[in-house]
Amino acid sequence: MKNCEKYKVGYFMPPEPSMDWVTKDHLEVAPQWCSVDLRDGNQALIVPMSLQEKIEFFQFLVKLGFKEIEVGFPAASETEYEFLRTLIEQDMIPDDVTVQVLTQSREHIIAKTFESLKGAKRAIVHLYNSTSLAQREQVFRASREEIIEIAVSGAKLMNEYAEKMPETDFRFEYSPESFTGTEIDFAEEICNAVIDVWKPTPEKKVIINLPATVAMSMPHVYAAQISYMSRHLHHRDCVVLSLHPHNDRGTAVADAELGLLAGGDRIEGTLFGNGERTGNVDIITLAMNLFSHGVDPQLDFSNMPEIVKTYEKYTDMKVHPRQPYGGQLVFAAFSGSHQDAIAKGMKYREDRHMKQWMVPYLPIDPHDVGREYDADVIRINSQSGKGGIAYILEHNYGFHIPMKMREEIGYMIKGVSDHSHKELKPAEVYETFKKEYINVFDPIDITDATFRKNSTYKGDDGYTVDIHVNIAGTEYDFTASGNGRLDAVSNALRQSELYTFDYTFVTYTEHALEEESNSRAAAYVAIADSKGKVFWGVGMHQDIILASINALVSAINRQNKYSHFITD
Ligand SMILES: CC(=O)SCCNC(=O)CCNC(=O)[C@H](O)C(C)(C)COP(=O)(O)OP(=O)(O)OC[C@H]1O[C@@H](n2cnc3c(N)ncnc32)[C@H](O)[C@@H]1OP(=O)(O)O
Ligand SMILES: CC(C)C(=O)C(=O)O
Repeated sequence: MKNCEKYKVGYFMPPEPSMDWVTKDHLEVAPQWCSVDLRDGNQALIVPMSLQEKIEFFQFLVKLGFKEIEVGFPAASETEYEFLRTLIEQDMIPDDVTVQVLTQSREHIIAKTFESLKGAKRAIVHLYNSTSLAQREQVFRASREEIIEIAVSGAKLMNEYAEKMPETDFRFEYSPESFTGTEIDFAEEICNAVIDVWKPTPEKKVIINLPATVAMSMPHVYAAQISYMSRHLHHRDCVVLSLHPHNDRGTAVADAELGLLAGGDRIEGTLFGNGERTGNVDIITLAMNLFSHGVDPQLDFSNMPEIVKTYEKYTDMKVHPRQPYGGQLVFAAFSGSHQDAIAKGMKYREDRHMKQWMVPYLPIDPHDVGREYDADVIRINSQSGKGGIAYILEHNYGFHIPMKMREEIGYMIKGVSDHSHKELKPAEVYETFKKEYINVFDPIDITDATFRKNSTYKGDDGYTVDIHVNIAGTEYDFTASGNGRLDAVSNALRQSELYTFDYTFVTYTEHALEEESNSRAAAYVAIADSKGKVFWGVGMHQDIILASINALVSAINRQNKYSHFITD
């Protein structure tokens, strides 16, 4: 690409970076979560939420289990201010939830921020100022000392304002905004200067939030920066180390996960990663990643379809179909080999009553996030295979398709999808299967069959049958014997002098269908012509005997469909 030379790395690797955290293979506990949907997320919307929408979204976040929620930048607008006042005055903040507000380090903004919190039982006041080399040089045109002075003066003002409001339990947070573009020694110096002003204790910790305001590096670099800060902050036991990744490089989740391994305690993020530019870190993905490792995320994402619906309604954003855990297609398997493995994996698990989840291609059980196997997992198009199609017919309609029949059905169904260039829903799969195989009564239709047990015919299991049959519009009555019921029917049909039936039995199976079904039995018959070509038929009837006759007749009619030995 042209212009590559225009760019160079703009971040700062800590000196002698510690990478000892890479030896940890997973996170063992959930971090403290802080939703910044109503601040960082909202400030990135084309049309920010109205007061009423903010209230409803706040209640939604509470329902999901968030205990810390950044509700806005109260000094920014009337709506933000009024929103916070409404939450406080109408006592809408549950006792176990703390609201957080953001402020610049400017006195009138800090004053307005504290004013907006009057009457709150608890609150986190979040102070930020930019610290990166680029911001210092280009935006603030200030020296390191001057930038530290912005932070420290704001921190001092916060102490003063908080002292005047003893009825509120304040906690303080500081973000060296644009941390990822800040020299690590300077980040250390400015954070420690703020910590020294606030003088935290183990009982009253401060939050030091290290944002990847703009993600600039690979995730291990961010994690090395977090590790460095974690080891160099004053009073580390009195500090909650918070991470606030953005997704500019598509690595916000990786940044957060490695950052937590490297010493982070807390995550600020949003649902589905809504936020400026490419967004913030997606808390749903982070939480569900923990869940998939057997760690309780302490947030409730068990009704994902509802969460998607609510999120889309309030943000006017769309959840991408491939968005981890929440996207419409993230559990869908269209391709044959995936479907086959999933269907076998599900059966393996069911047969063994397995407690632990370990199904190929499905990192978690879709049921755990409110998704359905039938509608969401195995979906049929031209890439599908016999395993998936058999799964649909079994799980939705109760057919245990014989192994040897599956391939033929698979090609037939996917052919329909291929030619129509569309996905086939389970009902369409069933209709296609039914039309081709089940109770095919043209041109042969046996309308009556009465059996007599014929103990003299080739041993005790012989039968004689009287059948009334319609063949290509003409009615016949035939009687014949056989060593089984199907054999007797077959021999009866062969009494027709007009037509030559060229087939032998290959296989027969039957099973009861589900209780709620009107047709209680399904039977599968395969016959082969003298060239060895196999034809399957499926019979359904409340009477298992008649189901088997229907299967035989369907197989013969299908043979005729392809070789035309019966003509009108
Ligand atoms: C990465 C982030 O998301 S940080 C959060 C960003 N979010 C927002 O900005 C949304 C809400 N913000 C606003 O509504 C407005 O910016 C307000 C109300 C806070 C302030 O409004 P205004 O004063 O009119 O405008 P503005 O933000 O452009 O002010 C810029 C001035 O503040 C200074 N400034 C910017 N950030 C800070 C800070 N954190 N601390 C101290 N001063 C700051 C700038 O250097 C600039 O100074 P100058 O006037 O001397 O040049
Ligand atoms: C205010 C800070 C934390 C922020 O939103 C960012 O840096 O992205």
